[in-house]
Amino acid sequence: MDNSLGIVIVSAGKGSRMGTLESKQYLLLQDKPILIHTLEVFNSMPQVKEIVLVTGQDDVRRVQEWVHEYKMDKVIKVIPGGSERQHSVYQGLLEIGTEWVMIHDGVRPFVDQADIEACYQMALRTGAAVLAVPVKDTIKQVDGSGIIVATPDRQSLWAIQTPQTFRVSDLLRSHQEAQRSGFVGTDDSMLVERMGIPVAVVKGSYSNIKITTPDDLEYAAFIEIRKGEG
Ligand SMILES: Nc1ccn([C@@H]2O[C@H](COP(=O)(O)OP(=O)(O)OP(=O)(O)O)[C@@H](O)[C@H]2O)c(=O)n1
Ligand SMILES: C[C@](O)(CO)[C@H](O)COP(=O)(O)O
Repeated sequence: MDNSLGIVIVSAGKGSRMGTLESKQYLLLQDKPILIHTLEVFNSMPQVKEIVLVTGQDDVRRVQEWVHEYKMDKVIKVIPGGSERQHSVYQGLLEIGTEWVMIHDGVRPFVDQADIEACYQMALRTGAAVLAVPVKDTIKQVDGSGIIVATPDRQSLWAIQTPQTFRVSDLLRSHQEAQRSGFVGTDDSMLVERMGIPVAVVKGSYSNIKITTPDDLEYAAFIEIRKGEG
């Protein structure tokens, strides 16, 4: 049985919600770009065979230089992404040579290796798995005029994270079908779910944040300092 695992790290976003001149994935966290913190987590895992890194068109060269500087020896390619996250994932997927793939956001540097392993093992058992955490707040559905229209049962609500793990063949098929029908989703699981493939949820960690807005940067700096102390 071929259980080989490849990783696609998507890092081609513009970070409009962060609003910084420099794209958020390249901002320094302590001494290193956020993207390098993320890469280090996967590069040091023996289960990981290869990593494809998807960046902005104009960033390929400098990211390649960082890959050498920080000795990220599992990175087999640095390639340009597309206009939507989904397009960037697809470009990366085309370069993957393993049976299984994990898609991960370049801006989730605090993902835990034990959680990654749990997500991988669950996918091997069930066919597809994503990391997630149960929501802590009460979630309301609100209409266009700001009026609450529904309160879904919190027991069944999870905040979905990355990595998300799939058979490469399943994810490729799902992306190609989404392209054919003009569907754009905010994560890869959506594309696989609409093919009727069951996707299992694995409880991850609340600290696996996606650095999205300026307040996330403050929290990220805090987590990094705490890691250094611990
Ligand atoms: N065209 C895109 C858009 C996003 N991403 C990546 O997908 C991840 C999650 O996206 P998000 O946090 O939304 O990043 P941005 O698109 O950069 O942010 P924003 O939506 O605020 O512009 C990030 O690592 C981002 O770099 C990507 O590779 N290609
Ligand atoms: C894939 C993801 O990180 C799961 O939470 C998220 O959906 C990305 O969404 P965004 O709209 O690109 O922030």
